[in-house]
Amino acid sequence: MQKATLIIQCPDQKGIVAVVSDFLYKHHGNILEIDQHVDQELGLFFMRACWELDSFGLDKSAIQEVFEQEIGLRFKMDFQLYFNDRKPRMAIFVSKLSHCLFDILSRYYAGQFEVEIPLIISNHRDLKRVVEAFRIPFHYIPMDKANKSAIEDKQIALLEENHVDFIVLARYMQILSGDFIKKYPNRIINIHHSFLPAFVGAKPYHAAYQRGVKIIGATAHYVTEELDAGPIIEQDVSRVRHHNTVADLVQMGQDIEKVVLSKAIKYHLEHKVHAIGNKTVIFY
Ligand SMILES: Nc1nc2c(c(=O)[nH]1)N[C@@H](CN(C=O)c1ccc(C(=O)N[C@@H](CCC(=O)O)C(=O)O)cc1)CN2
Repeated sequence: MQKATLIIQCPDQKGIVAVVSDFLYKHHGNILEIDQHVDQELGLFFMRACWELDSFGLDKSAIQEVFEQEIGLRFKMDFQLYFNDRKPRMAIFVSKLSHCLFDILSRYYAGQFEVEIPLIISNHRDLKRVVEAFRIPFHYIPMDKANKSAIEDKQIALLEENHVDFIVLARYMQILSGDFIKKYPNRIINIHHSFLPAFVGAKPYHAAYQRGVKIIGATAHYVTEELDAGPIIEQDVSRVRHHNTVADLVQMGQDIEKVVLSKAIKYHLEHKVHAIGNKTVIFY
């Protein structure tokens, strides 16, 4: 079934839900999903609407302009339209750890993600065979801190050549520059192995063990220049017992990371995540 998804952000006022649903009804659209949220502090309105295209009265190519003229301009809307006949293109960055990569690839192989994976980039060779077993191009680009911008230029060139829409850092252990991130704003998803904002940075499980925590967790967030400080998309936790070792925490944590990251990817793929400043609205 051909579907369209409309994402709206605009100043809040009465009547928006009515005019949008009337627009879809007037043009014979059958609404499949619709959700909205008002951020009262910011006075902002958010909506996600998904409808069947098959019997819709407007041609796909005309919807943007007609909606803009009939509603968008009047309500000062920022809006985006997406159609499910084009799968988003996701690049994955990895280093040495394989658990998140395996989880993503197994879900991809099982058809859980409506996505294309044109390439996987790594600063280590360790996961080359895993990636190539899934018949996905693997690009080994070792990090050279003295030439970080040149390395990132190579990565960006590959991403642009492959028309990548968004990037997943699946335990990629290199800090991205602000210039890199500016090219993919709120389109780089990282899995951090702690329940942020606790234990940012490297080795959070070791820090958690030393702190004697009773809960550990994982956080999927959009990447910003400040490390592990971007808009949170999904989190989960697990209880820690007094007899758990660091190795136990790492194993328990990795199981949480996989589920949290896969949920974040799915929400992003379905256009359910809306970043507002450093927070998110998620239309589950
Ligand atoms: N600009 C950003 N880049 C990255 C983020 C981010 O939030 N903003 N998240 C990290 C992932 N990460 C924790 O989740 C993380 C990765 C790497 C490091 C780190 O200290 N790396 C060292 C090198 C380590 C190595 O070579 O093994 C470094 O870059 O100097 C901390 C946290 C991904 N990137």
